[in-house]
Amino acid sequence: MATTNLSTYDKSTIPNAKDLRFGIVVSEWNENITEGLFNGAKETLLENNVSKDNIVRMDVPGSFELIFGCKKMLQTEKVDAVIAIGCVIQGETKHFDFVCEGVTQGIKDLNLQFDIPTIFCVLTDNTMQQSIDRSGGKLGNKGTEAAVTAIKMAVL
Ligand SMILES: Nc1c(NC[C@H](O)[C@H](O)[C@H](O)CO)[nH]c(=O)[nH]c1=O
Ligand SMILES: CC(=O)[C@@H](O)COP(=O)(O)O
Repeated sequence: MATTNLSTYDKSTIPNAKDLRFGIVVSEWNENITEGLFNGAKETLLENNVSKDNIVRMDVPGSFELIFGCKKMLQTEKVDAVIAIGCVIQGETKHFDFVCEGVTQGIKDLNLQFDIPTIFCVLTDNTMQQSIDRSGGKLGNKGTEAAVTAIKMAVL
């Protein structure tokens, strides 16, 4: 069972993000979770000197729509990286498997098609509690981790 907070990081190891611009695409499904992930990502970008005006947000209905939303963000906004935020929670059927696989492959494809990185910040959890724990709870915030990753990839 995971017990450690995975979202602590050493600011001295993060490149200067002052002049960078980020797109964040947020799924509305499980919005109690995705808003927590968004807040973690936004706060981390701001903590690393990203201007508030250089954070562009777009909302989509569900995680599967993150693929199209991120493509539109990449095509229409001048950004240095995109963060895709979603939360998929297992239900009664195999739909969970297809949504998770589809989003994973779709975002992977965007990283092949565009020269701007798209960061995978999609929780794929068995329970709501697991999602709560990873979006600002006892196991940290995957949004924080995604923002750190976005800065590092934007300067690659
Ligand atoms: N069950 C969850 C979904 N399902 C909806 C899909 O993402 C998609 O919007 C639908 O299939 C229409 O294309 N989405 C999540 O983000 N999280 C879930 O738990
Ligand atoms: C993970 C989902 O897409 C969710 O809507 C599945 O629910 P269910 O398998 O119970 O239909």
